[in-house]
Amino acid sequence: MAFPKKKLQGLVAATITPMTENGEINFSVIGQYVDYLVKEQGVKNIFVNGTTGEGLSLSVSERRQVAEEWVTKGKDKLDQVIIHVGALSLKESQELAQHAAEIGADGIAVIAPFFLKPWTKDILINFLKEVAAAAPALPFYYYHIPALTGVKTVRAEELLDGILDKIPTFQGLKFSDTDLLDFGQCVDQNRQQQFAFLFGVDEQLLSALVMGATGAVGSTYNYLGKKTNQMLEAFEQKDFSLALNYQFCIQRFINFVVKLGFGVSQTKAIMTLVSGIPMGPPRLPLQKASREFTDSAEAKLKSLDFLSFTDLKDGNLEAGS
Ligand SMILES: CC(=O)N[C@H](C=O)[C@@H](O)[C@H](O)[C@H](O)CO
Ligand SMILES: CC(=O)C(=O)O
Repeated sequence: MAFPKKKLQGLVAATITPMTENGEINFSVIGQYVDYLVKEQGVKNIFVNGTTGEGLSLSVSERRQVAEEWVTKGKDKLDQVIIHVGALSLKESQELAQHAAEIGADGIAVIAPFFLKPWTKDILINFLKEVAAAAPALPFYYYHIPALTGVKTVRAEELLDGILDKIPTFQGLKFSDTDLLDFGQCVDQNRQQQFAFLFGVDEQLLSALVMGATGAVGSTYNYLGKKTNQMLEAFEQKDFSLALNYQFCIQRFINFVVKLGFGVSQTKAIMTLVSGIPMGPPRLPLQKASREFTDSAEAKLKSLDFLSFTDLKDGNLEAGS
């Protein structure tokens, strides 16, 4: 297959893995979730089994089933479905990569292994290369998230240097860090390539767009996709003060929830509230968001006009209780 394939552009929602109150995966709402992203948020790309999807808390068999369900339900509706296949075990990662290819996913992404860690660029790239080779026809994305993997000694800029020699399917970077020097240099040093540079810190996306981001992957695009798309549109039109207004508006919400304690559990509660689709509780070691959190987040969403009373769907008042 010729590379690059169609370029991943715009917003990519990092999907939540819906669960039942018993802690099983709730496959039954994924079809609805796809429609919600496309119709209500204008988001047509997804990133499955990543941080937000609790991918590393799922069994390999669950990860395969979740990936398959998103690909099936997203068919003819979504532009691209990227599956995160990173794991501590190279074998598991390869199995998931191969599976992603078999089910017709549009790409795979991999984080650095985070228990026994690769300390140098060469070791990390050798690991990534072995995973990528298990799916030789699929675009490969490196998912840089040093705060969560603990692999902080390999800068993304360094990793990308000469990466096509090792990973011919390399097609982009998902950069979840606030180091805009590193991000900018990834863009600057690879201008001749057709790589996708996807930024992963939603509250700072505008700065990353200035630095050359070609798209973004994030948890908030599940429910702030429409607002963020307006920011992208303003940026595209070179109306930077309007774009900044949108970014500040998004920041006000994220800043508010960050102060209350914000993570995947809280994302599940907010998405339940905003979409009306039950996301359920997270899996241990995560703990369900508190009722107080959900009530405060709801009040904030309303005051920012991100949520009107009419948007509230039946039953979602129970979210996070
Ligand atoms: C650590 C983490 O989960 N990062 C997400 C994606 O990379 C982001 O989408 C954040 O949830 C978002 O920027 C809010 O801080
Ligand atoms: C935010 C993101 O990209 C993830 O959940 O993996």
